[in-house]
Amino acid sequence: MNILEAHHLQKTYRTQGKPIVAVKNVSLSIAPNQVLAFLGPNGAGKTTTIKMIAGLILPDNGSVRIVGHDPFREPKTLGQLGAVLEGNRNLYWRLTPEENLEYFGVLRGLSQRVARQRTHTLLERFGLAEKRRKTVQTLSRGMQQKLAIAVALIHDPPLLLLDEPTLGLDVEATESVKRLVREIAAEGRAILLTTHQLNIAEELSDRVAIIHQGEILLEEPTPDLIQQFSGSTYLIELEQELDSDRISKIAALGSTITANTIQIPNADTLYPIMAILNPLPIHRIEREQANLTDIFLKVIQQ
Ligand SMILES: Nc1ncnc2c1ncn2[C@@H]1O[C@H](COP(=O)(O)OP(=O)(O)OP(=O)(O)O)[C@@H](O)[C@H]1O
Repeated sequence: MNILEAHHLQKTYRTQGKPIVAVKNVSLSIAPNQVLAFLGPNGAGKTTTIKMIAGLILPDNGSVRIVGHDPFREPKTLGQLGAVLEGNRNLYWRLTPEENLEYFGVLRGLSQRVARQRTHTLLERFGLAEKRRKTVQTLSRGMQQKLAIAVALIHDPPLLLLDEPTLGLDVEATESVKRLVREIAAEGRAILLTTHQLNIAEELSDRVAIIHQGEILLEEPTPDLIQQFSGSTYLIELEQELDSDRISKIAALGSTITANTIQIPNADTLYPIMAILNPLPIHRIEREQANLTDIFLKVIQQ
């Protein structure tokens, strides 16, 4: 069963009597162990969609089910989700990590004892144990972000909503948050991730959904999407430069040769070219791979 099922969500804002259609028709689903990267340009409707899923905005139309329950009819359903939205504003900056975790644990319905146990486990796991008694405002941005995620997990929810979890973090903190996201998903949770850092989306996601002007343009498994947009061009890099005989034979097959690199636009000629190269040592051979940034731009501009 999917942990999240959102169907045909719609939302129109009204400012000074003028309607602004933020979300026209959005359906999303996420299974256990899955990270869905929810991507779109500024103003595409991501935050509005996430807020509807998080029960913060009532949709005009459509439905949300979290582990089969409707958060708008059964408010207890919201206990099934954790969210880090709009940076790390889910923290009390003058309290310590320990106090934040225990406080939110009790607020989420845990007993004092269980809240304390979970706090201890999460502090250890997120590498925050040493800083547990420092106020949040004195922690690095990376640590604050990790704490924000820990707080969202205090009640062990199956669904986690993460809005820009690596924004403004340095390389090390980014790696650490990425590792945590993978681990959290591997525990059987569903994660909805928004980010404008498409390389991170590509690394972390199992599926990608692209929203533009309030509508989902595509939703597919990330490897399928990359495969689909990847060309059939191969690149061979040799250990040494080619002799003139081989150059003319390979050029006759339609490939381009520069120094020790051969670009093969027609995949059918790959093996004939390999036969010509034999037995020269090959440094590397690769198929041209699309990346999520190229794909995103193509899809948005279509
Ligand atoms: N409270 C609001 N009142 C009126 N219009 C709003 C409100 N919130 C968002 N909008 C408008 O709805 C549209 C979708 O906004 P939304 O914040 O959902 O997009 P987004 O994809 O999250 O963008 P970003 O990547 O910039 O955060 C935009 O045109 C935005 O200006």
